Amino acid sequence: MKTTSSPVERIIVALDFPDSRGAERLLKQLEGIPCYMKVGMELFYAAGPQFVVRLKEAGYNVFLDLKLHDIPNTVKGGSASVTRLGVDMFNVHAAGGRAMMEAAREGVEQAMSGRAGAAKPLLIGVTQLTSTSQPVLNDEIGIAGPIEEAVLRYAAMAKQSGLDGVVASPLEVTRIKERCGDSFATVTPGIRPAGSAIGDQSRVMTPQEAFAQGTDYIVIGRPVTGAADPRQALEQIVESITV
Ligand SMILES: O=c1ccn([C@@H]2O[C@H](COP(=O)(O)O)[C@@H](O)[C@H]2O)c(=O)[nH]1
Repeated sequence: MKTTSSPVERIIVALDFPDSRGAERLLKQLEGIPCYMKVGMELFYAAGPQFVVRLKEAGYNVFLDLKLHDIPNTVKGGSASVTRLGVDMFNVHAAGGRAMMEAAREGVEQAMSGRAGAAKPLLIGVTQLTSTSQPVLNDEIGIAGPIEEAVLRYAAMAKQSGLDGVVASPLEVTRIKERCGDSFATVTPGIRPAGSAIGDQSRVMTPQEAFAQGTDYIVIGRPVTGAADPRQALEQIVESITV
């Protein structure tokens, strides 16, 4: 992906809070840092689309991480609504299949036809969640073979369906770029600075390693939001990156 953004603009901070007050507190602590902001289901279900609008009005790039996954017609409508909100990036589950992802694309195009001059959001497919380990994939979910192969299959399907990129772990970035091309965006959670708790993530890398693999965006939540000094934690991550 040809990105002219500086490293800090390629860091997506996950605003995983139960209400807008927690998110507002973090925004204040990170004031002036031009990172991307991610709104996921926890904050969206509590604070609603207004919070997305609030972030856009404050000048942030916004990734709306709702992982749409439903029948094609419903995902088309959902994608159109999300596009009209003015987000910069949103996602659907690649496991929903080609028809569903193509419908998401149609929803974006439909909404864009009424938004002259607006930038089109990046439409991203979720491959295998970064919390999924090899044994869980094989023994619980019931998908055979190496996790990387499953991720690559989803990525190829997302590309064929007209999506702009995928969510995957940084461990799979090189192979995704080989298979889908450099302009196919990779958005990688599962980011853990050295020494920080892994928690429920399985497939992890440090911020520096993830960018060295060629990822376009890293997503980071608790190592920043749960730090005693979130601003210092984020600044240390930015300093650690030599892209
Ligand atoms: O495969 C995925 C897809 C999305 N996420 C989201 O990213 C952040 C990660 O937060 P951390 O606190 O840094 O673990 C979170 O909002 C997830 O919903 C993901 O982790 N993996």
